Amino acid sequence: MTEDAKIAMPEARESLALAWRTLVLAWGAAPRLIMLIAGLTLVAAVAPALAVYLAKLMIDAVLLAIETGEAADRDLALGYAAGEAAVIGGLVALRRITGHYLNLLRAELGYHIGNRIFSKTARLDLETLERADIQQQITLARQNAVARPFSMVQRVFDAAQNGVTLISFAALLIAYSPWLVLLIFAGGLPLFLGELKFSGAGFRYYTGRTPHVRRRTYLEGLMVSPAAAPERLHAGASDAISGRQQALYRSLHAEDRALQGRRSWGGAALIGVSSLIFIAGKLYAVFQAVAGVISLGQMTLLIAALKQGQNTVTSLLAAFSGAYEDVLYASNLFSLLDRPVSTDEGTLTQGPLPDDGYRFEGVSYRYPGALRDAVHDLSLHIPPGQRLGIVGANGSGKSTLVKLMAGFYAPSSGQILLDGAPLGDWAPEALARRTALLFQPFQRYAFTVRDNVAMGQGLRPMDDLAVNAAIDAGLARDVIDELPAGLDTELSRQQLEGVELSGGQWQRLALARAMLRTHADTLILDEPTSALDPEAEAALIDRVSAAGKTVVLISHRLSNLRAAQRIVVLQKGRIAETGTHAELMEAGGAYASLFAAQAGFYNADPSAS
Ligand SMILES: Nc1ncnc2c1ncn2[C@@H]1O[C@H](COP(=O)(O)OP(=O)(O)OP(=O)(O)O)[C@@H](O)[C@H]1O
Repeated sequence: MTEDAKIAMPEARESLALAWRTLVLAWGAAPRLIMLIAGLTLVAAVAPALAVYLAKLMIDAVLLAIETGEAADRDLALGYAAGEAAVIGGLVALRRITGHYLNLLRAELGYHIGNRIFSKTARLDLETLERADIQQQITLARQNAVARPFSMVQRVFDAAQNGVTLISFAALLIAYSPWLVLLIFAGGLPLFLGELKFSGAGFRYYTGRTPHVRRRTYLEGLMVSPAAAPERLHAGASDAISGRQQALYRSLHAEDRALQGRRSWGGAALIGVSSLIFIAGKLYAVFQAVAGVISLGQMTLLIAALKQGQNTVTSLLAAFSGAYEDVLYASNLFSLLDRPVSTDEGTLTQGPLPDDGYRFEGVSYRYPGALRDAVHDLSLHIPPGQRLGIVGANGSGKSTLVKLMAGFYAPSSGQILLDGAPLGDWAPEALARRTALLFQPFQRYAFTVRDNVAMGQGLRPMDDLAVNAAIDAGLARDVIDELPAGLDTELSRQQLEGVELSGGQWQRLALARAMLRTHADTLILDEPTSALDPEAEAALIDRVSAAGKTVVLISHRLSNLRAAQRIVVLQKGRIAETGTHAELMEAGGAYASLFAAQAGFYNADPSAS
């Protein structure tokens, strides 16, 4: 059902298309900067040939001045010398200035692409976002958002600059000796072919090791993350974890070294071949000068043009051959940016049967790539105002059921209706407006207390009255009263000045967040008391009972379900039993034995153990 987001090396034509798209993207980010850099690049491209030509003119003028002893000839030679020096000096300055604008472009591009990535991920549905391959795609896109596209753009500029330089050298040489032009290419080719060969190996290595690099990053995270520290320290696992990390590092490093070694030795040998070709050309130029066929100035021109021309060919070709990682990145980036987002959203803001509530009709749902349904053939009616309790073992599908109900996933088969209309026909905002949700696990935002609560309404500006009411409803008043700046206290140790809360205090804030949604007629609470103390737990259940709303409450603690008018017992994604507490006890099934086990725990005679 889902198309895999793995990274594959694009074909040559596709690579060009990707390079072009990256350029278009860069153009969108900073058109004026690009134009400026293009202009500077063009000037820099013709400067080397101009300098070589001025050097030739200068040498010939020096020889002439020596021969004639005329002041005018001497001045001409001086003029050419000054001209050449000015061109070379100008070129150095130009490179500096271009470097400055390239840095600006780099920053602009990173910002622009980062925004594109986030505006895309913001529109991805939960099912897509939860996929491991999509997560990998997003991570790769984010990690390299600054470096890779910029590198690709820079390569294009480099290639254009080298191309123009090469043409200008070829134009200089062709008048003297067309086959020297061929030597330029012949001299650059061995290095290029070598690059190409090693780039292929580099690419295979790069893609092959991605999972190992991810694993290494994960292990490094375990070594530094405060969340992972207590278990790691207590279990004395630091050495074992860093041992695994180092073993991975060593094996990656060994491969790296081997590849680099082959690249360097191979490169050195190929440079030898290029040098031989250059020497042949140089000997030819000297031979021609000694024979009086060309002037000393022309000889200098030929040698300089040959050398610089060869270097230019190598750089030009290297700009293409070294682009594999950039192309790989671009392919990943564009496949993320091109990922379709669902546009066939519903428009309903109310259903045809306003008093019907939620109906599950033969609903099954299977997570992408899973081997079995997380919920299977579920049929259930939750009329408005009913308080429904859901129990079941770990992995029985409770959280999946409520996520389906909130419209996060579309059923794989069957349908869920709200007030007589399928959830898919509802406008997403209208559907979301109907529910207040406490998620499991809930988030701990490194925001102020006010924003932690306001997240319940999408961080919209809220007056303190509403925030305080939600805090009271979420049983978080005691938490806030102890904080140094009340609602404005920055929370979480993730921030330098942030105040850290306990697990239960965070859960109370999460409850307050849900309670801010006073417009919601349905409260969905997934393990709302998992971190609460018994007093808060009892208070919450009383509040929920008195809320006068539809309530769906998931809890492993069956005592919490005393508020429920009806209880559903899930087993392996199916409804095993349903009824009131009394009915289920009477039936003597799974619920009754679970209840007996929990009650037995409290009733047990302490002297017996
Ligand atoms: N995001 C996900 N991607 C793939 N599979 C998932 C995902 N979330 C849950 N599952 C699988 O779906 C099944 C039901 O999970 P669910 O979270 O609904 O169980 P639960 O009853 O809420 O469990 P618990 O009591 O542990 O919270 C499990 O087998 C789980 O492995």
